[in-house]
Amino acid sequence: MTLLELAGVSVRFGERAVVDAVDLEVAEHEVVCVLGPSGSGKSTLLRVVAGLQPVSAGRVLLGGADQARVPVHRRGVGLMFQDHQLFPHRDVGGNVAFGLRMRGSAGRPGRGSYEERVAELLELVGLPGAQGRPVASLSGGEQQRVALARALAPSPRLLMLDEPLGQLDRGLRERLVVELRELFSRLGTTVLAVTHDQGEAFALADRVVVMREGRIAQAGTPLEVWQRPASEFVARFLGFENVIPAVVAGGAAVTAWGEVRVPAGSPQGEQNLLIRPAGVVQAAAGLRCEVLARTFRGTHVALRLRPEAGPELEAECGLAGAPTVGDRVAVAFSPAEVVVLPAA
Ligand SMILES: Nc1ncnc2c1ncn2[C@@H]1O[C@H](COP(=O)(O)OP(=O)(O)OP(=O)(O)O)[C@@H](O)[C@H]1O
Repeated sequence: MTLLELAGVSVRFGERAVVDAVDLEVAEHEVVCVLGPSGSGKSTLLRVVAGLQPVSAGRVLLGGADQARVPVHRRGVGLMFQDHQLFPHRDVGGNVAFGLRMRGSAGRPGRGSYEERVAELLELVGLPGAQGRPVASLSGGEQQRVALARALAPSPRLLMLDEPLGQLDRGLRERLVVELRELFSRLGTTVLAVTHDQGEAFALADRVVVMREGRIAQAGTPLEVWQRPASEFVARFLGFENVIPAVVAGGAAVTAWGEVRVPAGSPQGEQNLLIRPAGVVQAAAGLRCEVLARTFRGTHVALRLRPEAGPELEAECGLAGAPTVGDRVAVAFSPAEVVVLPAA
């Protein structure tokens, strides 16, 4: 069932549409991550759903009900921002209990059940027994967990996260993202998150929505978006650099890198071609390249190649037999890793 529906939502500041006719649905229990470069309108979209930002056009529906006249505190949505905004003068328990009080007057529990619920929430986020700790004594990751417990406290029907792990170092982010995913699936939480970090979005989301200048550039499962970026913009945003103009005819494309076989059914004519790095493979014969750089990535080696013709190429290969900087190699392209991107 659809929990959240945005229909033709626009937000204009002066002449400029920062959110431009966005349609988006989030199903109950679904985790959706909005992804996009800085300034693409992600936070504004969240603020619209929360009721913190009026729309210039369009409708926001929660559980089928138009939210136009529903104030922030009656929408039943939880918000967690990147600078987690904990109250420094309250202890951990006080911060989480604040989230409970935010539930509004209806069904307000007595003091005893507050304490029980706070304990339960801290257990949930992996900080059991931390009620009495001063906020200032917590690490960044711990503060993030407290902010999450506070946001979850009123059992919001929709939890919204704005760059939830933005401030933390990479290792901690990767761990927390796995924990969040497990927690949300266990609780059945419906989540709308925004991030500019594609790794985070792909790890967390059932569905990702890529934004560009206030519009949705692509929406789909992480796998769909990864395998079939809908445009050069999305491909480059995902970090793919082997994008080149091409003329596609039948099962092959003519490019500056030579002729490249493309998957059956690819669009024909003048297009852009994406070749994922895994599809640039060493071969006995093919495009001759010099190895410019070689980076060890744990599971594989990333190579930057200068071909005899065309722009530089990114390639990936196994650890065994990886060439070194200055080596000359020949590469061929595997069609399974080639995507014809619709020309802009
Ligand atoms: N109240 C405002 N008045 C005028 N312009 C605004 C206002 N709020 C946001 N903007 C502009 O709208 C654009 C989108 O902002 P928004 O914060 O939604 O982007 P974002 O994708 O979340 O970016 P970031 O990843 O940097 O947070 C930006 O160019 C911003 O400067």
